[in-house]
Amino acid sequence: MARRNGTTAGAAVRLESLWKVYGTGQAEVVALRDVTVDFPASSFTAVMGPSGSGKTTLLQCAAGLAEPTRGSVRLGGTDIAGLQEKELALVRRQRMGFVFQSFNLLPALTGRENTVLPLQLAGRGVDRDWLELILERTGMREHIDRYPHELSGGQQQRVAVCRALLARPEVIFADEPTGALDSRTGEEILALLRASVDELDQTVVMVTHEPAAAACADRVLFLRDGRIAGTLEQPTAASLRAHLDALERAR
Ligand SMILES: Nc1ncnc2c1ncn2[C@@H]1O[C@H](COP(=O)(O)OP(=O)(O)OP(=O)(O)O)[C@@H](O)[C@H]1O
Repeated sequence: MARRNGTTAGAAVRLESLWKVYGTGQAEVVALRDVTVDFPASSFTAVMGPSGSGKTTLLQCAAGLAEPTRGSVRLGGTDIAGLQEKELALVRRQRMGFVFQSFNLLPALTGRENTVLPLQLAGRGVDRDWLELILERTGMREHIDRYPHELSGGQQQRVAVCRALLARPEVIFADEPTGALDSRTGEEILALLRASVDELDQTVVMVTHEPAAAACADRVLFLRDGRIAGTLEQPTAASLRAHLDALERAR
């Protein structure tokens, strides 16, 4: 339901009046300027914008990996901007999932061990049926007991997706998840993220440079100079290109 300040009820994550300033004096960089946005539950949002526009900073603040200078970050009913590092670590393990460009798997652990690690660290049991379903959906059942160096890049990223899904997190944050993959493998990972929203009710927020990747989302958020410069609902590759061209012309 739309509310007067532009936020909505039922958001998985809500950023309100968010500022992030790096450094001080001459070295000061304002990376986010008064950003207010909702990421609705069970939806897929892509974040786009030129290099340096604040995409990664927005994701990191939303994920509690960077501390906002001002403003609030709500995950469900929790304002995570006010939490201590120990509490934040628990929130990240239990309530968020992450998929990064560089896969971020521990090389000494098998795919399965990597997948269950966040839950083990949080002292939570693993739902074996859910794990089997995830392995089935991601096509990783036969490969999950191998070590990362025995897996292709696409398979390693599938392990990262399994790990992100296992805790049934309130949101998955993905930063250029296809950046290190060839285009066909990248499409497969995007299809998995899309299916996690459509079939498993997952919420996904993904930073990407690639219009083809952003076209998989329900909504694209455009950042410029740390501000939201527009949104596009139900994007297609063509409408995205037109929007990006218009933003470029407005510079
Ligand atoms: N730790 C930091 N210290 C100082 N400045 C930083 C830091 N991290 C980011 N910045 C600056 O903040 C601004 C936003 O950076 P950010 O990485 O969020 O942009 P981005 O849109 O993700 O860029 P890219 O697409 O190139 O990854 C940039 O000007 C960047 O140089």
